[in-house]
Amino acid sequence: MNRLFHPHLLSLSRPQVPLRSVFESLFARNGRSNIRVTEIFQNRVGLFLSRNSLYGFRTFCTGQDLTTKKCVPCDTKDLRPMAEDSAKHLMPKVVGWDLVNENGILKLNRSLKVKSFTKGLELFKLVADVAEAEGHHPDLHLVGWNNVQIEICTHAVGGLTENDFILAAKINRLDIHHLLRRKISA
Ligand SMILES: C[C@H](O)[C@H](O)[C@H]1CNC2=NC(N)=NC(=O)C2=N1
Repeated sequence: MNRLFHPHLLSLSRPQVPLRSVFESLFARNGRSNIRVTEIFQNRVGLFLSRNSLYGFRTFCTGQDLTTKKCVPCDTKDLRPMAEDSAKHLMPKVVGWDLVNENGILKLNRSLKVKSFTKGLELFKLVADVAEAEGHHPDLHLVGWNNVQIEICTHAVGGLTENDFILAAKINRLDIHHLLRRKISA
């Protein structure tokens, strides 16, 4: 089995053989081909194995967990806005965020109700620290004293790139429960 999982076979960045055929032949033989190839992301293949997969483990590999990734500079050559379908495929990785289309520009949006105006500013600071570390920044709104709205898109390309999902995933990791009026929906 190790032979089949030799790293070079699974090198998502330089597949030596079509990954789909490797996995399907691997699982199909057992009549339980339960792989759904989700989408090609920049030469990476997103694969899901359902919970009851052959080996009792659940693997989700679409390139990488977003919180382990780093935003790229937005003036990177060839950075393009992603299509709505690609954005929709990534939405499960940023729970609590909404995909919105504002005059043709796709954005990620999250609304939070904070305990007070000053707690809203504390939240801004926590988000700002993540943004500065990533070199990628959200639009922050604090309206009606306790309504925080966080909007993310890549301004340089007028749409969504993987940077925006990385930033949203890292914002989701912040411990902000003490600032909110009610529990964040899971
Ligand atoms: C070079 C550097 O990546 C740019 O100045 C960054 C700064 N932060 C940014 N943040 C967002 N959301 N979009 C951008 O295009 C952007 N550009």
